[in-house]
Amino acid sequence: MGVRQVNPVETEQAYVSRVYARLDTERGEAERILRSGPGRGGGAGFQAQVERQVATEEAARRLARLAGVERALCFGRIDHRADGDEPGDTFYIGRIGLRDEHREPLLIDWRAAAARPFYTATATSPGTLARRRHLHLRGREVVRLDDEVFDLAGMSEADRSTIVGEAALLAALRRGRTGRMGDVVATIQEEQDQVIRSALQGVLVVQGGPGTGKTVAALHRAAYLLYTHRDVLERRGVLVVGPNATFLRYIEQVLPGLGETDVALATVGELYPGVRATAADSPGTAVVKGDLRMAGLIEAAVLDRQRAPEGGLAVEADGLTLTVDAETALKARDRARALRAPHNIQRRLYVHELLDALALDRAEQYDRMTDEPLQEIMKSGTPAWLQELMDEAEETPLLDEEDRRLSKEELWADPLVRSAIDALWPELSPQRLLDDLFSSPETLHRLESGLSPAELDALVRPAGSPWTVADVPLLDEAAEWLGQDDTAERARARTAAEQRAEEEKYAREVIESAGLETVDAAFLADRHHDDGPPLTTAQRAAADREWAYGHVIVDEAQELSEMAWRAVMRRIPTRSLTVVGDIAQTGSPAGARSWGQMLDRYVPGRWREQRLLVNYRTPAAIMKVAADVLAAVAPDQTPPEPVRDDGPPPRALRLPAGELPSLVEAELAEIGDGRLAVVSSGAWHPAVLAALPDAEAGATPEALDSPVVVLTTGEAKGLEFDSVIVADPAGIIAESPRGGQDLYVAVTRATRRLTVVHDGDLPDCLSLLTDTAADPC
Ligand SMILES: Nc1ncnc2c1ncn2[C@@H]1O[C@H](COP(=O)(O)OP(=O)(O)OP(=O)(O)O)[C@@H](O)[C@H]1O
Repeated sequence: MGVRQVNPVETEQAYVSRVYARLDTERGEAERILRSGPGRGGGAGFQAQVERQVATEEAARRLARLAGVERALCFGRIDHRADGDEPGDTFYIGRIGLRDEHREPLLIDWRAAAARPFYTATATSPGTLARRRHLHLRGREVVRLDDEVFDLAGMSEADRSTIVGEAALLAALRRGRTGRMGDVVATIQEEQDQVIRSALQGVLVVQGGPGTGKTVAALHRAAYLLYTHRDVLERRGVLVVGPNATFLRYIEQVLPGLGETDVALATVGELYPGVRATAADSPGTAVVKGDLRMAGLIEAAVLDRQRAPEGGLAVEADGLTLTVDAETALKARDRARALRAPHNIQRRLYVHELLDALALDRAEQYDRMTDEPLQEIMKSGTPAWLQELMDEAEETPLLDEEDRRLSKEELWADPLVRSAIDALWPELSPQRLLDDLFSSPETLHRLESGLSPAELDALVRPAGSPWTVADVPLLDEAAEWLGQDDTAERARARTAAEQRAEEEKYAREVIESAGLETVDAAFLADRHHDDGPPLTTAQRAAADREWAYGHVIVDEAQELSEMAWRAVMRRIPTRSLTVVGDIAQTGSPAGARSWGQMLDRYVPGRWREQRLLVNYRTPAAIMKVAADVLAAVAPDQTPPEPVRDDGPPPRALRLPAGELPSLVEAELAEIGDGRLAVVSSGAWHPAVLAALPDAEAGATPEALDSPVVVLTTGEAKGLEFDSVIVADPAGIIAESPRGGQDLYVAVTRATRRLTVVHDGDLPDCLSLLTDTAADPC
């Protein structure tokens, strides 16, 4: 009988099947617990009920986590070198950690320390690894294995020795684009691994050219941080700020695929609860609104709404003219302003002081009215009893505490009094403050702000105009100055907090006695109120302007204005931030020229920068063209090194926009199921849209699912497509507020094919492209 050859794919299949079987068992268990629900089964009494509640909540979280990890659940294996006679350990690496029925590790979570060598071992420094294996699955079936044997003697020193798992990586990169970003957990590269596992604390800037995996690395970092610091981050939440809604949709599946479902995603236009701004201002207006001097203008606008009437205040009430003299009103204003509190809170003091003065005036007027008949009586001699009464009255104040309170309440209920005081120091919402300000050129020009007349004119617009993205940081700034008069709300909250503290204490005792240390007592106490389905941390955070997140990731961060940074920084008082971007791609005229310009104000000299240098998106031939564009528009920046060397050479075609349909058709035939984008200048945009009526247009949610989409350069930022047609490069350069950066963004969106379409001369920086033919086919 011959020896049967062991087939490694079969061996791995057996293991992978075990892993999936375990996943099914865990899902089944979680579903069973959820189905039985907290209300039924088990013992009676509060303790039993709490225990069931905990188990249900745990099961719901576990199930959400297990739901997203089906695809490529197990993707790697590492074999450590034998140590003397001791065989080396073998670990299987996957999206989540799983243990078998005996609690032995079956699958190691990719974020665990034990998985790290899978990402860090290189041919030149393999550490203790003897082999790294990539497992390629189709569904639950193992279809291929890629091995890297770390046998230094037998391996040539490749140029890119720092790039691990090249075969697996290139296979991953060559896959057609689906319109959604996927995770790269099986092929994370060493430089990206350093970003992902960098410490939670402080500000980490990830600077890298297009396609270097900044976005994807930042999202894996979110998953890693949640895994490593789950206690803090699950409670405080993680926020990812992205450039637009389409981009957020493009990336939204990455974290669930890594088993993380509770991360808040928002654009700058959504940072202020209750407002969802998508409209853009003209570049000139956006620059002014993004300028730090806007903070001064908003402060001045708030102070301007705190008036002391120059000639004093006079109001008709109860048939009397009640007055407050100018000096008293001024003192009242200054006393209110001296309170270290926002406008709407200071207003309470101001209102009280003015009501006090009015109540006193009314009392004095009444007093005088009763005095006059007395004077008459006293003309003919004052009787002793009257003299006695008058002496007594002289010594007691006109209004005692209770009279005062009642009198003030009565006056405040009088609409004339209220509107007179409101006109001096109104209760203001941020929306009202800004709407009033921008619709009043007179106010804008009167206030002290340091902005030039032309800059102020750029802010003017009709009242009731829709909010723009650049308005949102201003609303946030205004909200800081204005605050909210939430006295009643706070009293309610105080009572609720006392009650909650009691419940938390009780829940803690139950948890201790039931030995359920992993459960958070606060979480449990929260769940104990039957207020409908519980909100996730991300939902609660998104609704609360003052929420302090545990970590914030800002993507395409070079686009944020100074004012936008102020709004972001308010959400992260601990300054635990990942800032992701590329200064060479800054398109917004209000955006960053350097990271220091934006960050030094908040963390002077305390931010650390990590650079990503390898481009995983764009093939080398296209990157050559992009490098020329970069040299022309930002000569001090270096383009990233491409790893891909596939695809046809990029080309230029002299074509009017009207002939785009045949080009698009030909390109679609080349890319099969892939995605195509036409990225055009603003000047060509209407003609391109007219020529391609079936294409999706703009940064809409549908854009990602459509085979053909027409975008401006701003909308294309952060996205990628199998084939990209850049229409009117000269126009893109001319319109680019920073002088051409937008063309660099446009030509680096392609993963396979790039065609530049023009009808005049090609810009010099595209001289590598020769006009191939006038006929696109
Ligand atoms: N380690 C990796 N394995 C497989 N694919 C990768 C890896 N790193 C990056 N990619 C792929 O490269 C492409 C570019 O990544 P990503 O969008 O994160 O780059 P970026 O630096 O944010 O680019 P840009 O500045 O243009 O927005 C994506 O398709 C991503 O999935």
